[in-house]
Amino acid sequence: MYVRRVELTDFRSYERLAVDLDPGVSVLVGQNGMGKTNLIEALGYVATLDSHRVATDAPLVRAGAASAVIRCAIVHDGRELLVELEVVPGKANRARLNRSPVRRPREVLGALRMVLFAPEDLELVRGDPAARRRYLDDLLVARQPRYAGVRADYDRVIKQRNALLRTAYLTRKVGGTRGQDLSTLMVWDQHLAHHGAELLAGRLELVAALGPHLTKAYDAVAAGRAAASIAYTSGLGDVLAPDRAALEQALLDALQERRTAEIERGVTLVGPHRDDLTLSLGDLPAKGYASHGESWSFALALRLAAYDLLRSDGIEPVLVLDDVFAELDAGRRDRLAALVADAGQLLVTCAVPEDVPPSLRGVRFDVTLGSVTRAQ
Ligand SMILES: Nc1ncnc2c1ncn2[C@@H]1O[C@H](COP(=O)(O)OP(=O)(O)OP(=O)(O)O)[C@@H](O)[C@H]1O
Repeated sequence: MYVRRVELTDFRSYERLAVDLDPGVSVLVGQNGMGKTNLIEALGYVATLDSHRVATDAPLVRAGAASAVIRCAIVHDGRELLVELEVVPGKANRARLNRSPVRRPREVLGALRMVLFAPEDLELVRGDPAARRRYLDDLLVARQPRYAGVRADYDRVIKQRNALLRTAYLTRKVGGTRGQDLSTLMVWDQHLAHHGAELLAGRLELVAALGPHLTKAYDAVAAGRAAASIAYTSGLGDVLAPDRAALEQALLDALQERRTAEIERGVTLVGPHRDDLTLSLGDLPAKGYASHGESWSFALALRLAAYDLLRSDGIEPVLVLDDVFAELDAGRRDRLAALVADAGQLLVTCAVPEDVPPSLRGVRFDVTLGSVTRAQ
């Protein structure tokens, strides 16, 4: 799979942009703030319908414009697919596939499989569980796009259930009865357990498949003394076989158990939206113990493991390394270059071209404010 062409209208700093890309290595070179990451972010948005930098869509639209459009031609197995997304802040995105509108934007997921490593990924190691859950769910969707629907159904249930709990909490506060609210809550328990078990089973399978790739990737990048490993941490405790029926029952039992606490706090306290991925180096958790360099290598290894796993599934995703090489010492640069040299399409961004190892100096693009030009 590779991106053959990207066109942007009013996306971030680009008023209008059209860039043709080739398979193999492309290096986007530009000084700080010139728009390298903006271009990468647009591709990431096509792959995940989300930005890796911001939680809302407004910053994606060029200042002063009403909406942004990303058009992306992707070649997969010799066939070309055209994905078009219109990002309208505060409204649902509009999406077209091969020029025909699709009912839901998430129908374009899977058209572009991409693994992006960016400086923000340090959050995977040092940040809150939400970053790690997103990492897992994005990979789940990249492997099996139907999980986008599972995730959306689950999120909807949590929203509705939290609204009900909040009402029960407020009613209780003013001394009212809670019987009415609780009967509806039980219906939402069933929905939560149903969709939650499906999501949980998917994540558990994913973590089991990903583990060996992660250990291998960390070892290759860091040549570390300690082995890197991952484990899924669930509020359900150790019920961690990806058996949907058993997980559904475990979720129902856990909801029953925390009923009082949930009403007291007015929020759903159990389910995959509260889970985490525990990252370890040897016997120690990476969070709080790993050095800056180790954390950086761990985050990179998580992305490389995702890339490796997708490839072992028979999917050759586009690999993007945004501003990575400047952070690495010479040994790590060369090891990373050797690991990714055979990527089907690799996009590398840098401010200083000498930071990129010679084996990765493919086609060069110069990025200056508002334009991207192929170097002659
Ligand atoms: N919505 C927007 N409208 C207009 N300009 C924007 C918008 N969002 C970001 N920019 C501009 O885009 C530029 C940042 O681009 P980008 O993050 O791609 O830089 P970069 O080339 O990756 O730089 P660095 O090497 O520092 O990471 C900034 O100048 C910023 O002001």
